[in-house]
Amino acid sequence: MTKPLSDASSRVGSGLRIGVLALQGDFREHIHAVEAAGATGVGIRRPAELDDIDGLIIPGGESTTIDKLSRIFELRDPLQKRIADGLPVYGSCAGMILLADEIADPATDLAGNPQQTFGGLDITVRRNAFGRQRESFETDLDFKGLDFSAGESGVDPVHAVFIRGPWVERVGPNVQVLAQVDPDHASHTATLHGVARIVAVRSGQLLATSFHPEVTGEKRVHELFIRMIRGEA
Ligand SMILES: NC(=O)CC[C@H](N)C(=O)O
Repeated sequence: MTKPLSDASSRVGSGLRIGVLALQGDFREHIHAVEAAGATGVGIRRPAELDDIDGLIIPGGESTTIDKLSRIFELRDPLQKRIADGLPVYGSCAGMILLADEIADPATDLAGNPQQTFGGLDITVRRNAFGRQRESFETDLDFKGLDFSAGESGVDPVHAVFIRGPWVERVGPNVQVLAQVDPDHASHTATLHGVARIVAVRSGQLLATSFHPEVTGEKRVHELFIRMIRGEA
């Protein structure tokens, strides 16, 4: 007899320690989401805490602030080294921006220096691309790579919440597009001008979404990340 899906998915993370960068932003929600998938969620604030984790999540928040704090907490260099060494990392929203190799419209500090990212993902992102806070929106997305969650009618769409999220304007040759906002179906079409926009990507062990699965109770994006860590996706 096959086990119900919910049983299988609730254990998928068991035995794994997943760090969540806990400098600013909605890291608590991500810790909750990884624990819901059966993994241990660990807030990361010190360089040494990066040593014994199986994967890392960079949460939503404010990418300029997380960048600044990562320097103050001396996390930036060890984090970049771990990413380069192949640590699986999932970035949502500000986390996507921080994983991107390039920002189309970086913020600048008072001295005119553009904000920096950790990098690793061969993409160009545009910040706040869908508009301001009051233009935050929700939509359903077809999301590739979630076949493990298929029921009789296939894979259910992912209900995605966008809060001043970025979109991806360029993907490198090794980057797989997992989801796009479709101008024909999105409830929010004003900023799309008829063009589908990329909002979820994967490259090797790096995963990024423009939206926030951790705030809707959507577990499958975290489960996909856990399967990537396990080498099962
Ligand atoms: N919800 C979010 O993470 C917003 C990201 C934010 N606009 C930034 O540029 O960092």
